[in-house]
Amino acid sequence: MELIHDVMNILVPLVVLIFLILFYPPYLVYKLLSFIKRSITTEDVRGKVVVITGASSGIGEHIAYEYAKRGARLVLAARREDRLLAVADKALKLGCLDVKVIRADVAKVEDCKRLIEEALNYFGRLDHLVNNAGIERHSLFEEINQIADFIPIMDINFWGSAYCTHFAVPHLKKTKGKIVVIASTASWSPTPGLNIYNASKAAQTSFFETLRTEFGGAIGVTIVLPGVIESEMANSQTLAEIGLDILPSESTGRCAKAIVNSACRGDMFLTEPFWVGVGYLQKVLCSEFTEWQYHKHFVKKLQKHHAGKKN
Ligand SMILES: NC(=O)c1ccc[n+]([C@@H]2O[C@H](COP(=O)([O-])OP(=O)(O)OC[C@H]3O[C@@H](n4cnc5c(N)ncnc54)[C@H](O)[C@@H]3O)[C@@H](O)[C@H]2O)c1
Repeated sequence: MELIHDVMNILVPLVVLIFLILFYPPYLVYKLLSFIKRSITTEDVRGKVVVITGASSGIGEHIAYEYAKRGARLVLAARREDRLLAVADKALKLGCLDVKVIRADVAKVEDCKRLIEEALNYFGRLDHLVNNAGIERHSLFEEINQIADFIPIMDINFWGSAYCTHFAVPHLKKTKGKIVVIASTASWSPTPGLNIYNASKAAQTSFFETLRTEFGGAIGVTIVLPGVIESEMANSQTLAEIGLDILPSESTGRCAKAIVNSACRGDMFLTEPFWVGVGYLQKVLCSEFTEWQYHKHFVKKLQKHHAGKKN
């Protein structure tokens, strides 16, 4: 039984590879034509209402500026109201038609409900929901002292986006709107130390893929899987601590521009070629090699970092 399983594990990817070589070129042509069509018919978001969670810094803040430049009306949500007001100010200068700031903690169902209600009361419609709010903590699982410290990761990253989406869906259906989800390549990269964060992003990705299937086009869903983006979450110190400073990174501004372009085009996914390669190695070609490399590069570094913190 085990032997059959092992043989199948080698045979199935081989058959898939042969299938890809034969049939992927025509599929790529179809993808290219559909990309050109979507680029020509890209959505004009002027005057449209966009709710962005986690808009007080990083990727969310720059997504707000990108929608502002296109003349959208914005609802900016996060916990730090003073920071949101500064973002709102800059957004207005960049061309945003109107902006509402709402203080909300997406880990709380009642805050997510109030966020969507207040956006609707103020603007009367909803066109895009950008689920961006997120947090990250890193520690090897064995070295987590207080598991409670890690619970908010799932509450904010996964449940926060599910709650906001739940309250927004009836209104997005009316406008044939869009949901944009800032997930992560973490959902397919088993980077040591990011255990619960990776799981929260995998949950988010799987959840929104399923919703897209359920909606069948009634609401567009763009799932964004960024690699390493320079922000408060991924500043140089944090990246060095977990060993991610060796990887290619991108600025929040360029990342946000690509995200809004992608959302307006109605893409299903947006990610980076480097990470697609890493994901393909991990999930399809040779998980043994990638997991060995991840272990070799990251685990000792994290153990050293953890020991340093204790001393
Ligand atoms: N920076 C990266 O390398 C990277 C890579 C892949 C995915 N992401 C994802 O991008 C998103 C944005 O992260 P970022 O890099 O801009 O980091 P960031 O820390 O600058 O931004 C996170 C935002 O979420 C907000 N937030 C956190 N907890 C919240 C809560 N409970 N309620 C409401 N708002 C809350 C913060 O206030 C902030 O505005 C996150 O979901 C993150 O997982 C980041």
